[in-house]
Amino acid sequence: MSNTSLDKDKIKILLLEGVHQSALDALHAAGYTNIEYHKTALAEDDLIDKISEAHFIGLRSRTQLTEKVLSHANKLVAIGCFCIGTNQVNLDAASEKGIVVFNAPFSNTRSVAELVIGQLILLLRGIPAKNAACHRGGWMKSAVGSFETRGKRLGIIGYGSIGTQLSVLAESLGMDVCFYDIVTKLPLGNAQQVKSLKELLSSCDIISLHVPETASTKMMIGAKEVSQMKKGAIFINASRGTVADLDAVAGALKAGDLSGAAVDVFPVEPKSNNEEFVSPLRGLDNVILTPHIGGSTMEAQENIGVEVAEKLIQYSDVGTTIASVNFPEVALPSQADNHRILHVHHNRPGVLSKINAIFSDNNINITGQYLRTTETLGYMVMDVSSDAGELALEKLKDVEGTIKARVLF
Ligand SMILES: NC(=O)C1=CN([C@@H]2O[C@H](COP(=O)(O)OP(=O)(O)OC[C@H]3O[C@@H](n4cnc5c(N)ncnc54)[C@H](O)[C@@H]3O)[C@@H](O)[C@H]2O)C=CC1
Ligand SMILES: O=C(O)CCC(=O)C(=O)O
Repeated sequence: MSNTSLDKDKIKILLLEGVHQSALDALHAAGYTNIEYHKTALAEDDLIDKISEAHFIGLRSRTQLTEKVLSHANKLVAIGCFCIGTNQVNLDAASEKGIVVFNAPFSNTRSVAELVIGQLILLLRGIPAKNAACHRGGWMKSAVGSFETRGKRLGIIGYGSIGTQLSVLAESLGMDVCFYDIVTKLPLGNAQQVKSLKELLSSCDIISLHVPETASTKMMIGAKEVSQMKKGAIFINASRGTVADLDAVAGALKAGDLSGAAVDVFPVEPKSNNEEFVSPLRGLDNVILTPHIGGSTMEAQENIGVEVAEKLIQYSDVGTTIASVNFPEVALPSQADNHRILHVHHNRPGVLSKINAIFSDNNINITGQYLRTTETLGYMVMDVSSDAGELALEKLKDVEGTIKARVLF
């Protein structure tokens, strides 16, 4: 697909990690039938082998598209992350190869927020430990250390889509909500933004993390931050495993400094359901451990399947990059009897004039043109009325700064 787009049945789509059937249905309905489907992530060697033949790939959080893996993706034009997080994809390497990346930024937001509400209620009542005791034949009937949510202070770290949903749900339970975010945010309801992470950690009964994995969030909860939490606080992390030091959390739980925790994401997660899960939190009765299922509800997965598949279809059919994670957003309406050319380039001055000169020098009539740029990348969709696409393409590829140029139809 580096030159002229293929017939739909030749476009190879690799779907990994059991993305929902709704994605397959949407792709089939749009005429894409050449789909290889895997229920799990692939080992790196296998992934490299498969990605070298794929034009599109769909994945969730387990598949690591590193620079090395992407260096083999010579036919790939788009990546669909069937989830919110895109940290598993090296976005710079993808952009450098002219590969557009999409995700589903809101489809599982509610699922994560609901799980956290459930976890904080169970932890405030000491249910995980009482449940574990019952399973062993014990009977811990006591109100000691058991609390209602009403009036408790919830601290949300990262007040984005999930953090704000959680804030609204928690207030409806009568909780007092505060949040810490690097950006000044409009507080919903009666929530309050605090000035420092320390202020949040030292004042809250429950602390819940909802930040993305970035350089600034890596290990943002280390031993020092755990020691700043209130005695008896509850710690929840359903964001990313790289954000918190679980040895420090385990130490504080064992010492009785934290009263409970719920953790859904881990620095190293098993690649499949057959691999052993290893964590310093294993065996602690006051900890709810879940296998990265914060966003795993039937509703969320079905919606994600449709949303991301549609984005891939729109890109494949007409070159639309609306809501892409790494590309300038372009949507040019299709016109009958026209040919469409896509040009991805480094954002340098003069590229557009060089492209236009190619068309005027060759007497090719441009009937539609839309260029948008990000700081580093330019993406242009252009319609021409004559059948001179192939001729123009050869010259377009020589324009300095070109990353990818192809005739779409
Ligand atoms: N456990 C699971 O299954 C799921 C986990 N997630 C994780 O949750 C994360 C958050 O999701 P959304 O709320 O949709 O993202 P979002 O992008 O809407 O919100 C993230 C918020 O974190 C803030 N932030 C970034 N760096 C920060 C820092 N250093 N300190 C404080 N705040 C910071 C941002 O300003 C933003 O307000 C995702 O990136 C993903 O990693 C998302 C869905 C499912
Ligand atoms: O569904 C998954 O595999 C991961 C969900 C998640 O963490 C996300 O949406 O960012």
